[in-house]
Amino acid sequence: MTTEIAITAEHLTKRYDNQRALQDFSIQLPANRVIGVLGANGAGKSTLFRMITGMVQPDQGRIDIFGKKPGWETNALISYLPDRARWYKFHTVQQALEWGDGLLPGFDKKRAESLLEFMKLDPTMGVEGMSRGQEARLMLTLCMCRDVPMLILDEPFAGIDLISRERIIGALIDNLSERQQTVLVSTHEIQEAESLFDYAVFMDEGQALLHGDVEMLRAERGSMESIYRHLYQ
Ligand SMILES: Nc1ncnc2c1ncn2[C@@H]1O[C@H](COP(=O)(O)OP(=O)(O)OP(=O)(O)O)[C@@H](O)[C@H]1O
Repeated sequence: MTTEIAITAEHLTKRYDNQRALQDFSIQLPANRVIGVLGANGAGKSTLFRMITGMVQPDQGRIDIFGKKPGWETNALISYLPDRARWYKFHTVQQALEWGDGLLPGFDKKRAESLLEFMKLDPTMGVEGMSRGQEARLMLTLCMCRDVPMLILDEPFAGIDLISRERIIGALIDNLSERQQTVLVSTHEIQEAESLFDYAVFMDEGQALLHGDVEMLRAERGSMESIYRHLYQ
């Protein structure tokens, strides 16, 4: 059986002044898997996601998304939850949802509305008054409702309380099992999110230290959390 490849990165390098973000980063990531992208602060996870969405250009190397260079064509296939939220300040939650419906490819409004309910978000609330956790819930709603081949979630659970996080991760698992999607998730909540991943990439200083099938990694080295501790301590 051949594995379909979602992302091919070859020798990607990106520096900001003297700061290394990615350093000769090479990897092939399989399609239709839930891929945990893990690593300490500054490891290069967000930079990789920004490169996949064409927001950042590599200094060297190349990257392909489903065999194409990042651009408007590949971006139409990607639902991206960035590490920082950006809203129209005057929008309510409902207006943010209408905005997504009008603009974002694959937006499923019915699904968005039921997710909004699940996330316990009041549609009449102004986005500017949202707490960090509420903001994270709205971003997840707008991303998860889209029927597109790739989901990129950059620290989607940051700011969400423990009990809600567990509930949301459970819903994500159910949601994803119904669809054929390639999902990349970066998170520092490794223990809680562990059940979500079936593939993992451990990044350090702009490189992939280790990557592979979670089942195989578990059999060889133990839980994702213990691998993480072992790699970074
Ligand atoms: N726009 C930028 N300008 C300057 N330096 C940047 C910029 N973006 C990223 N960097 C630097 O590149 C490195 C990688 O950052 P990146 O945000 O990709 O890491 P990360 O793994 O997502 O970290 P975190 O877990 O803290 O979100 C860091 O040292 C960071 O300071």
